Amino acid sequence: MHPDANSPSHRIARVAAHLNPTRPQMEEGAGSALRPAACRAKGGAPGFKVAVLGAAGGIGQSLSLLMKMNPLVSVLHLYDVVNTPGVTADVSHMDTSAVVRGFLGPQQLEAALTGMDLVIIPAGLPRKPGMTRDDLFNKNAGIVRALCEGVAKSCPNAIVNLISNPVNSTVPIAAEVFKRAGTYSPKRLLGVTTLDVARANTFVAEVLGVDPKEVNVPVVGGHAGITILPLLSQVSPPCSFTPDEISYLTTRIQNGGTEVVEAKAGAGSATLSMAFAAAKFADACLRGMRGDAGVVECSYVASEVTELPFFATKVRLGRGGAEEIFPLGPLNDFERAGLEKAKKELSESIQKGVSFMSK
Ligand SMILES: NC(=O)c1ccc[n+]([C@@H]2O[C@H](COP(=O)([O-])OP(=O)(O)OC[C@H]3O[C@@H](n4cnc5c(N)ncnc54)[C@H](O)[C@@H]3O)[C@@H](O)[C@H]2O)c1
Ligand SMILES: O=C(O)C[C@H](O)C(=O)O
Repeated sequence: MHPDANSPSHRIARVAAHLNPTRPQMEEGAGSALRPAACRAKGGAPGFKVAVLGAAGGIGQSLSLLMKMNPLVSVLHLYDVVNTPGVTADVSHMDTSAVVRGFLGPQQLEAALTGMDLVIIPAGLPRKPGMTRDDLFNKNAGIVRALCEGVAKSCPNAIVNLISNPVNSTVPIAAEVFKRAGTYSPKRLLGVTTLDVARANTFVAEVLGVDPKEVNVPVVGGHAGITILPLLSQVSPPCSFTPDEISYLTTRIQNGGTEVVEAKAGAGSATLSMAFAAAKFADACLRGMRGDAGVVECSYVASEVTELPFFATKVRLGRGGAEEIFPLGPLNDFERAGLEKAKKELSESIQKGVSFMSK
């Protein structure tokens, strides 16, 4: 740090630099007194550097708030193509340790991503009533490709949490981007399916009449309709359901996203529960990256659990991302039938993502 960095004039300059979050961000490490975030991040509590891409959106804003509250985060970069100055100014007033910086538009993507440990991507269009997630493909495929190209260039070793729909296709797109750039590590690319688990836990807890915190339902497959496969035979704590309960729960979990889209009646899809789920998953990733043992979550990842190249199952999160992918475990007849239907649709969605990248 510059010898005069703590003089009154430098202290004011340091604060002023924070008040203009759209000004081009400077690289860390060259010792300027006008690099408040870098100085504080280095001098403050150790932590991870996290970027949210799509930070001004419905998910992005709440997620940014929740990541600012996470004590494992030392630096939080908020990137979007609109409105990041306002979101950044707002979130940066929270008196938690993470230093917040805003980045606006493609010319600032590189600065937003440089040095990041974890990149969370909720950028892209949400559904309206009557649409499937696949209907978002044409808009969101290109957005995900461009953002992942940025990751490959500026933080190739970062772990990526991909939220943008259709997740069943956007994760294969991201994998192709990273393969082309020569930076692909399957362990570091994680499709976020945590909301399916949150819904499953909530709806099962309602049926059982217990606290959702006590319930853990594995949800495997993918993140759209029949590809969302709750394994109700493997609920923890062990319990049993009537055929009617199984039918009700499976349908409700698979249609949870549509339930919200219809209730919002054109104003978008799940944002608050999704931000909660994304923050929970990101926290699990950060704990794994820190070296905590036994961090296990469901995620849609490159996988050999089935014949498909991508599949969601429980994974153990470690320093390098998805360190271990768990098998499906014993399935009952109903789940086996569901798995076959899920695989057929998933296979097409994966192929669609791969084909997009070969055009
Ligand atoms: N994985 C899941 O479980 C899950 C759950 C809910 C929503 N989603 C998906 O998340 C995405 C975002 O949903 P939302 O409700 O926050 O939508 P939103 O429209 O409220 O926000 C999306 C944000 O992305 C930004 N954006 C668009 N193009 C961008 C680009 N090239 N770079 C950076 N940012 C860009 C927009 O400006 C906007 O701020 C949708 O695709 C939605 O379907 C996924
Ligand atoms: O349903 C959607 O379109 C958003 C998201 O995938 C969800 O599950 O809520």
